[in-house]
This record gives sequence, C-alpha cells and structure tokens, in this order.
Amino acid sequence: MFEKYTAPTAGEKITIENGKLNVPNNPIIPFIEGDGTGPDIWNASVRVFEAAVEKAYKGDKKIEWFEVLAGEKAFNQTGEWLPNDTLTAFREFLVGIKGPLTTPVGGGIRSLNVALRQELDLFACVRPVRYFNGVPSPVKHPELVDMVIFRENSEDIYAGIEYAEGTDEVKKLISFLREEMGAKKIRFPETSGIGIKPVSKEGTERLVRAALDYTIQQNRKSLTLVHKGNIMKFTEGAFKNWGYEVAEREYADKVFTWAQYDRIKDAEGTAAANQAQADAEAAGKIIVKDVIADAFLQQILTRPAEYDVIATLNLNGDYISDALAAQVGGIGIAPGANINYVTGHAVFEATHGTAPKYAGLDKVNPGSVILSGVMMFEFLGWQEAADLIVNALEKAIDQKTVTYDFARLMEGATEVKCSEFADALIKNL
Ligand SMILES: NC(=O)C1=CN([C@@H]2O[C@H](COP(=O)(O)OP(=O)(O)OC[C@H]3O[C@@H](n4cnc5c(N)ncnc54)[C@H](OP(=O)(O)O)[C@@H]3O)[C@@H](O)[C@H]2O)C=CC1
Ligand SMILES: O=C(O)CCC(=O)C(=O)O
Ligand SMILES: [Mg+2]
Repeated sequence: MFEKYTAPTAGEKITIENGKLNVPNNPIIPFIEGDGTGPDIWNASVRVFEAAVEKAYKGDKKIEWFEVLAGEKAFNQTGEWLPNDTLTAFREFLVGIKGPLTTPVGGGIRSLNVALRQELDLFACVRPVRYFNGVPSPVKHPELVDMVIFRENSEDIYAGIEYAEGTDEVKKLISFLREEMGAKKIRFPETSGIGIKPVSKEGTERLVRAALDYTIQQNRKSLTLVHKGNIMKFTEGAFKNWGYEVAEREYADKVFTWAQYDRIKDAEGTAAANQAQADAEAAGKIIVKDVIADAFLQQILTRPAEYDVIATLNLNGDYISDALAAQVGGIGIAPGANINYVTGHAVFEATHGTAPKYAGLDKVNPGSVILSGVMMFEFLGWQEAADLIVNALEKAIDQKTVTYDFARLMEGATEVKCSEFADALIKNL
C-alpha cells in the first residue's frame, strides 16, 4: 500500500459502511506534526488526547498514532512537500489530524493544506466558534457568539487557477477574454495577473446539505448563506440561489427560507410573509436566510446572537473564521475539521497557521489543535474523551492558567508554556 512508509502493526482501520463509521477500539490515526509552531503544539496536544482516552476508557480504547509527513519535515526527509504515502494514509485510514503547514506568499509552492483538502475531496471545512467563560475578548458580549461555519472547501479561488502577470498564459487568457468574450473592463491588460473563481451547483449543494443536516441534528435554529452575490452574481449569487433551492427541494418540511418569505411578500404582502415566518418558527422549522458578506462582518460584531450555522464559500469562510475566532478570544482556541460526509474522510486541524515567529519557543496556545482533537473524538463517537478535554480546558481558563495570548489580556493570570498548558489540562481531566 505504501511506497516508503510502514503503517503501525498494532491497531485497526476505521471504515465506513452505508454512511456509518465503524470505529475500532484501537484505530490507526495518521497525523502531520506541522511546520513552525506545529511540533510544539502537536507534542502538547497528543499528550492531552492520550490522557483523556485513558481516563475515559481505562485501557479499553487506545489510538495507534501514525506519523505521516508533509511540509518542511517531508521536504527535508524525502525531497517532496506532500508525499503520495501521506495521501494514501489519509485515504486508507479515513480520519486524521494535522498541524499547520506553511504556504509561501506570492510565489513558491501552492498551499499543502488546500492540496490535502482537494486531493481527499474534504468539501466541508467546519469551524465551530463559541465562547469559553473567562477568555479575554475585544467585544462586550463574546458569549453571544455561538456559530458553526461550514466553509466550502474544494472550489472558489482556492482551486488555484491563477496566471501571473507577464506570462504567455495570462496574455493568452486576457486576449481570449477581450477578443472572444467581449470583456472590456480589464483596466490594465498589459500588467494584470488573472485568478479564476469556479463555483458549482454540485459543490454548493453538498456543502449546504452538510450544513443543514448539522443544523437539524444539533437542533440549531437557523442557517445563513453568506455571499457577495451582489457583485459576483454567477458565483457568489448563484451560491445563494442554489443554497435556497436545495433547502426547499430536499428539506421542505424542515425549513422556511427567506426566498419563500420574498415570494409570499410579493404575492400577499409583508404581513402575510411575517406571519408565515412566525408560523414556521413556532413549528420548529429552521430559518434559512442569507446576508451579503460585508454586512455579515459588521453584524457579527453588532448582532451576533442572530447568527447560528453559517454556510459560505471558501474565501469568505477563511476570512470569517479568523474574524469570529478573534471575537471569542483569538485564534489560539479555534478548532476545525475538513470533512467529506459521503466518504467519511476527515482531517482535523486548527484554524490558525504556523505562527512562525514563535516556532520552537514552546509558547503558543495548543488549544486550537486540542479542540480539533475534541471534534475528532466527537466524529468517532468518543464523546466521553471529548467532554473530559472540554471540561479540563474550561477549568484551566477558570484557574487563569493560560498561554501568553490569553495571559497578556487577563488580569491575575499565570502564563504557562505550551507544554505546561497541556500539563494543566491533563491534571484537570
Ligand atoms: N491550515 C493551515 O495549516 C494554515 C496555514 N497557514 C499558514 O501559516 C503561515 C503563517 O500565517 P499567518 O498569517 O502568520 O497566520 P498564523 O495564524 O500562523 O499567525 C498569526 C498570528 O495569530 C496568532 N496565533 C496563531 N497561532 C496561535 C496559537 N496557537 N496560539 C496563540 N496565538 C496564535 C499569533 O498572534 P500574535 O502575533 O498576536 O501573538 C500569530 O502571530 C502562512 O504560511 C500561512 O499560509 C495559515 C492558516 C492556516
Ligand atoms: O493553506 C494555507 O496556508 C492557509 C489556509 C487558511 O488560512 C485556512 O484554511 O484557514
Ligand atoms: Mg485561514
């Protein structure tokens, strides 16, 4: 199966049958340590995972970790940034976890993080954002933020269809656009680079389905489609339209959409539309609504309680993730998962990057990867281990035993290192 790696001899594979995961008591889970602060964070996080599993299951369950390479460590050891074996491991063992990987800006290799998502078709990037009591925040009511972002993870400008200024490719594309497509508004055709933004109906529908299934399972109240459809009509605007259509077509008895609201309003007036929405809410239906991305970014600050589950395109989701994370205390406790709900493939990872200036200092907050592990345990159905970790984290914050990012904003805090924060959590389990 592998060209160069040797899989652990102990442990079994997680499999999927009829859409349901079969998780053995000793699953093999591939992990990527990550670049920059990745090794510090991984070493801290894995100790918390092991201690939580041991405490929850007293030896009945155990993870067989399988290190796979990507990024700088892979390049230094194999000459490849993302060896085939690494992809094979994630394909074969279904569920994995990773630290952040560096992407150079303005040139060099394309994102390995994005490549992994695309290669494994992990179409939903799921990033829950909630407040933990006591965490320092720049806003007055961070506790009102309780959202789960479903970011489309396989399309949009992240598809990497981009041509650099001055190249033969860009010249060819620009002349095609101007001469054959009638594009008259490329302001500086001689010196433009061009990026292309594919957004499809299938891609939108599977993302919105995943978000709606989650909204239903978790008894959440609304799903908001966030888009910039006023400007990018056939990509972002189409995302909104396709989102409403799939919601109405496939979840008719469970949702009430603002598209329905508008139709009732046009036919019968505002009072009738308001009544229809009120009736739907009273019947426990999920309200599917939409908002333009710039307005959304101001409303998450002014009216966060109005937003619940969010479905959005790739770039919007990237921006929104960091903005919302900041609102509840920062990127140090912002977890995430990249999931294909059909094949069961999932790779869990923090929202933040490699934070290179802190690499090797044993300093940063491992909370995001630790909470990504919590999401992984929940995905596996190991809720007891997940709950133990969340309680331990809440206790550590309550005790004001925190890493630098929280300590610098908290009065009376004890600043601990990345590894010591893991120690504190393990003590609190
Ligand atoms: N999925 C992935 O693997 C991702 C990879 N990246 C990559 O990471 C590299 C660096 O990106 P950059 O834009 O600097 O963003 P980062 O998220 O790596 O860091 C930005 C800032 O966020 C804060 N921060 C990040 N991680 C933590 C943590 N664990 N604990 C506390 N604070 C933290 C720090 O803030 P402060 O300075 O205030 O202390 C840091 O300087 C790039 O190559 C980028 O492409 C980026 C995002 C995701
Ligand atoms: O791949 C990268 O380097 C950045 C990705 C990113 O910012 C994200 O997924 O949130
Ligand atoms: Mg990002």
